[in-house]
Amino acid sequence: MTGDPTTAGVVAGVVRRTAVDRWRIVTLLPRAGVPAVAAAALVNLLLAAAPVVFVVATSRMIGRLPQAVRDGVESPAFGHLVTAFVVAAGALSAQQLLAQLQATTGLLVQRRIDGAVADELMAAALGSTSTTPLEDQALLEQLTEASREVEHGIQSPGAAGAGMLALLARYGQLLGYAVVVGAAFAWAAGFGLLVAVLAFRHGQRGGLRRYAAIYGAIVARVRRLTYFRGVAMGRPAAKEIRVFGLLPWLRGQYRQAYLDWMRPVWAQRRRVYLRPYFLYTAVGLTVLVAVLAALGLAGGQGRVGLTQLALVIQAVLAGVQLGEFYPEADVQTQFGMNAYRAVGEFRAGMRDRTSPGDDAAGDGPAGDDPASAAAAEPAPAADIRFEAVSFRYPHRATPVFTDLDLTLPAGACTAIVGLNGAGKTTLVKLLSRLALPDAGRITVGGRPIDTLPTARWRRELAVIFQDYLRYATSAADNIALGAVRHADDRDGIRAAAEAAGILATLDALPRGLDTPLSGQLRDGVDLSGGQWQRVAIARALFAIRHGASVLVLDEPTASLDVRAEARFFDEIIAATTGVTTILISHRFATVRRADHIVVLAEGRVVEQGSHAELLARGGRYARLFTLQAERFATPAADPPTVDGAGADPSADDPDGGAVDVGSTRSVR
Ligand SMILES: Nc1ncnc2c1ncn2[C@@H]1O[C@H](COP(=O)(O)OP(=O)(O)OP(=O)(O)O)[C@@H](O)[C@H]1O
Repeated sequence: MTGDPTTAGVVAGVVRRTAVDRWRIVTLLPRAGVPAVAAAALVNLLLAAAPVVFVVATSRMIGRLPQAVRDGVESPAFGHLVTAFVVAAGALSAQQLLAQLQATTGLLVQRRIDGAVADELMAAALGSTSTTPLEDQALLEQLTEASREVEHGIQSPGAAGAGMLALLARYGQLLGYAVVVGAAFAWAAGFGLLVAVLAFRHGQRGGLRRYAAIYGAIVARVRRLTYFRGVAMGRPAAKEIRVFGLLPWLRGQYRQAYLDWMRPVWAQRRRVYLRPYFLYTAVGLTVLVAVLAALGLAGGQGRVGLTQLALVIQAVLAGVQLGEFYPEADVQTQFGMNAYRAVGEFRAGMRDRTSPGDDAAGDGPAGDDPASAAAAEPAPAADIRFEAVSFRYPHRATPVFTDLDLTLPAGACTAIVGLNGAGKTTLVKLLSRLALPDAGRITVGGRPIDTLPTARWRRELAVIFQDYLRYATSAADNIALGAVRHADDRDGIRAAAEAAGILATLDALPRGLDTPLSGQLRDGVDLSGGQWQRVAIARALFAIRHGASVLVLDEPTASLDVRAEARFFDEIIAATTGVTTILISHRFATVRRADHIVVLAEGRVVEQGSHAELLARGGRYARLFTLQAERFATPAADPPTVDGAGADPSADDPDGGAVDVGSTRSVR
């Protein structure tokens, strides 16, 4: 059982917490470079001294004034008065100049720190080989918190660093005033001033600290808010919002998200800000009144002269103003520090969730040096095997795969078929090491892929996911990103575009292949869904041209027109002879021409074989095929037969004759 903490214990706790927080920011400063930090620190120290010098000089002016007036302009007293005036004016001007320098050097420090932290964050986010850690909610929240502040640079770790240096000016001034009061009047009074101002400050800063703690606890709600704002104002949803009349709904959702976010803060505002503020203000005021009363008493008894009186009153009044909120430092140090803490937690979280075999650098145990890479070279066109592979997504109760055994024959085209959610895309993630098996292994030519350097293995893969990226850059870049190290292979880019059937379209754009593919960019144009799909396919073909030996296409014909779908095999797959190809599709006109077809269900392979074999078996594949074929068949058409003749899923295809039903012909 713990008793009430003693006052000393509470103070020690507060001091410790503050010191830890401040230290964390101090450790960030070297990232801005020693000269920049030293310059900023010097500017802030001078800024601390200038107002104190001003107070001392003006007090001397006041003290010398009566005698200077008495002795006249030629007197030494008048000379002292002028000297004090010049010093005061100099200090005032220096203060103005230093304030500008403080902002400039602070910005330099801030930008450099934020740049370094952004690098750190990006390295952590992209550092894991698999993407599964990023599917963890808690980790995503930390990433949101950290990246938001680093991106916007207002309450960023860099701003915290600059704010910390700015505190040198503020607390330097306070110390200066306390010393002035101590030296000119009484050390107890100087100490009293220090304590009173620090009590005010603690009230202010403590409130902000508590506010930040509440804010941190509800950061997930900010994501929801940002999401609705993005949907309402972004381009992708603009069509649906208008067509479905979603504006009132969106406004309601946004308002609700805003209230959900702010209500806990409002509810705590009084407790967080007001009460402690009054308490510390009362303490501060008591001490101040005591100091001023003692000064008045001493003045009344003639124990202090005019200069001293002016000095102490000015120092106390200027010192008291330092008990305020510091706009150049407080929010920055508090929230910037929280953002940096989130960066640290995110990095640690990524480390924890990265399994030992998950070589973060992407180069695996063997590294990326030519010798070890050569030793690790997978046999070209080797069979790929999934051996008793089990996998479950984090926070999902049921596994996607349990003891999955599957062979993807070398140099052949294997189609993967299954209902929605059967695990087709997950299979590709496992193959690409974006997700790591919980049990079992995946081998290429008998060698487990996790013993190969990941980056090396991925160079063997040309994968176009269902949700492939549409890069807002030139058409040529969109293709070249399949093998970025060969981005200058202009002929290769054109050949890939040609094979994907998109070259003529791209050549016809205002700047040909150099046209930016985005309606949001100057001189840019957007493409249709099917044209984008062909560009993505061209990207995969470009990767194949530059050495990838495994082609993976997830729903490559989903956006293609009937004619293009029918020609898909002849035009695209034919261009990849000898490449191990994995084709995921719900469209049987595409699937049935594959050399080998695998049906996934309940986390395993339930059927496999050629189109004709599977139809002959009359199982799940045959039922799915028939179901789709019936939708295309005219009433007069025959139902599909065992040998595949009869109803054809692409029977209404103007080029339907190009599809040889039931054929397991080689496309190469
Ligand atoms: N990131 C994820 N986190 C948690 N569960 C996921 C994630 N991605 C997929 N799943 C789940 O894993 C299962 C397999 O999904 P997957 O996307 O591999 O299916 P699919 O066969 O490709 O489906 P579709 O035909 O609809 O594209 C589904 O139950 C899905 O809900």
